[in-house]
Amino acid sequence: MEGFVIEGGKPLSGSIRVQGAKNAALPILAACVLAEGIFEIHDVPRLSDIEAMCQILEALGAQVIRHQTSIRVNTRLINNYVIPDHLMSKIRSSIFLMGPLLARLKQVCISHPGGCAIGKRPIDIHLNGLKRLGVQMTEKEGVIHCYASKLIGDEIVLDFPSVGATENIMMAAVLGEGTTVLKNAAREPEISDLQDFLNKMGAQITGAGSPEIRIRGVRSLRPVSHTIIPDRIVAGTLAAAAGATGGEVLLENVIPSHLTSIILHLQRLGIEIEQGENSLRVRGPKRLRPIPAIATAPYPGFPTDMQPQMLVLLTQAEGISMLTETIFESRLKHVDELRKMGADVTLDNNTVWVRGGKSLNGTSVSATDLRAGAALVIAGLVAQGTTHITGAEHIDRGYERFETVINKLGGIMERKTGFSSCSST
Ligand SMILES: CC(=O)N[C@H]1[C@@H](OP(=O)(O)OP(=O)(O)OC[C@H]2O[C@@H](n3ccc(=O)[nH]c3=O)[C@H](O)[C@@H]2O)O[C@H](CO)[C@@H](O)[C@@H]1O
Ligand SMILES: C=C(OP(=O)(O)O)C(=O)O
Repeated sequence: MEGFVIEGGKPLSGSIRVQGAKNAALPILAACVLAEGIFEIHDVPRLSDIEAMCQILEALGAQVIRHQTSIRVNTRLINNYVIPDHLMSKIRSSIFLMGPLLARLKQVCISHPGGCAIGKRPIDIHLNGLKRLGVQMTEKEGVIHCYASKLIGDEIVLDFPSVGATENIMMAAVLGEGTTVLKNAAREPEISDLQDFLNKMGAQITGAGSPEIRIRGVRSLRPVSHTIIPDRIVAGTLAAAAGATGGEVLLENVIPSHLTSIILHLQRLGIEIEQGENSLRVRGPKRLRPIPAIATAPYPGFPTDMQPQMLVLLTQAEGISMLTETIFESRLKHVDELRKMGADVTLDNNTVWVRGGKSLNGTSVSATDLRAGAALVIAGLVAQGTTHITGAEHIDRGYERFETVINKLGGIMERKTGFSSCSST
């Protein structure tokens, strides 16, 4: 097993270019299935989730060649509509192949997708939306076979603005007949990036970024080149690390408007942030201020993917803060780990009460999911002494060579093999 060892107490400083967004790259790679030919996708982060998506594309018949952060996908020979179970269960984003395969091959066989253990994560909103487009489904021994002789546009009102369901339905409807109107759609920037990508291919989609997206079906799409937007959560994580350690960091390749809520909350803590056109300069204060109440919410609210990192900041802010997770049922497993490091945090259902201002101490902790892992890295950078974090594989899903980034900014973080799963107890 791989893990990380962090020596705390060093303020981060210097500049770093933020990687492309995992959550934009994953649906865009899936969307390549929609046209026959060669796509060039740039600024794709080197992450295990992206590798898994590439393996799925290959299993469907695509050729995938990676050169550094660019990926060339040749989709000409795609002819398989069955996503193997072992690949479905590797990542949550395997579900993104449903829409594109239905649009191209008129059928798809899936099983339940994998992903971080942060809640039940059902797929009913995806399935109900696709049914509205005329997709029929049968389920046998955990495998769902979906098929449609043609996809026909309709009005679809999502029960919840699910990011993945919004993207999946967009990708299915794009080659359908007539117009699909998607109401209560998710508004995340990654959805706008998908719209931009699909429109470059010849799609007719408007409204991404608002709660209503209109998709006018077209007969065919063509392959294109595209550069993925910067990762707003990685930028937020690094800003939090700089703020927590009292450092000063320049983050390049950032779209500040994608981080409005994150920036606002970091500023409430007392962290100084200067916004450039494509950059953020972050300066940590001597002392962080508590925030009485924060709750996660769909975009443009405070993102659930920044909740664990925010919790670490609150442990360092003298006074009482309260943080509520509203998107996922069990995304607070890092609370116990932070307590092991000396944080005064109490869990009440999905709300954490924080009595901040106590110093953290290095110890052995376990990353239970991707953002929990990122939070423990920040905690390790703040803590006195050495922190051992198991579960590097979770962190590698979303942060490209995290230790290299942290070391470049003056932190001390080393990847180690040979961790046993007991080292967190
Ligand atoms: C690859 C990607 O983009 N992942 C992001 C995406 O995940 P993902 O697309 O899976 O998240 P959703 O927006 O779909 O999920 C939000 C909530 O809706 C529920 N739900 C979702 C679909 C469904 O069919 N039924 C249902 O009940 C989920 O269990 C969850 O409680 O958005 C999340 C919420 O911002 C982020 O944390 C993830 O980083
Ligand atoms: C939960 C996340 O990702 P996924 O939806 O791919 O599991 C995340 O990026 O924090």
